Amino acid sequence: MFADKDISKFNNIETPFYYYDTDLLQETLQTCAAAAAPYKFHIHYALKANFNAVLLNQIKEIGFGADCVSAGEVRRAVEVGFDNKKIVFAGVGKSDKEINEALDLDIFCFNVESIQELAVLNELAGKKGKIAQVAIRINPNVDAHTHHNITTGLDENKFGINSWDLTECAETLKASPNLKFIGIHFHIGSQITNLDVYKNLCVRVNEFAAWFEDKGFNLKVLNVGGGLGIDYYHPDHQIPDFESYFKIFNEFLTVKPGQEVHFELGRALVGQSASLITRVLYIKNGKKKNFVVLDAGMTELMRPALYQAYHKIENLSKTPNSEPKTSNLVKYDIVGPICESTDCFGKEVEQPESFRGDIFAIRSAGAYGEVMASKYNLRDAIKSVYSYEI
Ligand SMILES: Cc1ncc(COP(=O)(O)O)c(C=O)c1O
Ligand SMILES: N[C@@H](CCCC[NH3+])C(=O)O
Repeated sequence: MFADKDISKFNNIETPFYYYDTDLLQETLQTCAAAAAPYKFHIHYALKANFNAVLLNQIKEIGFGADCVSAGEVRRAVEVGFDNKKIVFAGVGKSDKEINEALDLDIFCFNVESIQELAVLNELAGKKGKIAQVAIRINPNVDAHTHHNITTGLDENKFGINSWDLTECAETLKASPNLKFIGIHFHIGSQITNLDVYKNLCVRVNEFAAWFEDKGFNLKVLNVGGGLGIDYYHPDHQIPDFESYFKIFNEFLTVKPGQEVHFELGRALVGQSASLITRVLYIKNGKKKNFVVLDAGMTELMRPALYQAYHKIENLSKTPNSEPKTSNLVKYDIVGPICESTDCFGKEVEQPESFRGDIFAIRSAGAYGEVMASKYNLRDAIKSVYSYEI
């Protein structure tokens, strides 16, 4: 992404900022769409990964739908121009106000996460004289083999309806005149890199689908969620292996005629297309440690502090296109300015000797980066810069 480009273009821009490579995003979207097309799979982009309107516009144009987790995200999707009939609303804690707003917008489907939510949705839809389409999010108890904080499909997780509650769930559905049950929904976790996990998911989806069909329900939608991971260690490899991913579902999922398979991808679509660009404020050489203090911190990119997540860090002022001040390699703790000891992007990271004013890129920051920024320490809001602007 950067190796072949002149990074002097960043020199006159006030840091920190998110730099979005919209060409790379376009290539990623096209690759994904082409890989899904032979199977007629439907993709809904998970806005939670990044709700930046510029990116959303590109995603809408490619023809994907929107997977939203709040009324704010539903509103954003509508504002950007996603077809309401391609918007799904998930989430374990939808408020009445949010449900009402989504009902008014006649979205495609509510992914419902509890029996009580079914009852509330039935009541609220009834008050409006509407029939709400619903898919049931089932917790399949499948281990996603990812970081425990971003695993969502195990019995101990709060998400979805557990298998032992499905009989009651089916009875509730039959007794809910204002709901139209259209399918089943799963999402077992995020940043999944072991694709075999999805084979296990398919086995469970087939079992649950058969269970509902046995009870006389007709399933139009099998929604298998998202979770496909990206390679944080090699951000230059850039585009995830969508072909292998979709192939697994084609092979292992039982799809009946007339049924649609839906995916909710977030990170895999946008993750590699942004870097957090930041400048070195200070170098502190201690007895035990050397610190690079950047002008971006956990308030701009929270993932390392929250999950000890790895992001590749590059001193762009030392790339082949720039004048090297020195070629010495030094181990640094690369930290931000926030008053928290966890405000650290990487420990003992080997970098060329760095100086005040050097520009750093923290790579693979397009997903769960800008959207998870916080106001802590009353920092200025982070800005976005797009590749087509500079
Ligand atoms: C219900 C649901 N769908 C889709 C996603 C998108 O996940 P990812 O960004 O890992 O593809 C998430 C987040 O993990 C989610 O909770
Ligand atoms: N925020 C997480 C992913 C959570 C996905 C939402 N269910 C991350 O940064 O990796």
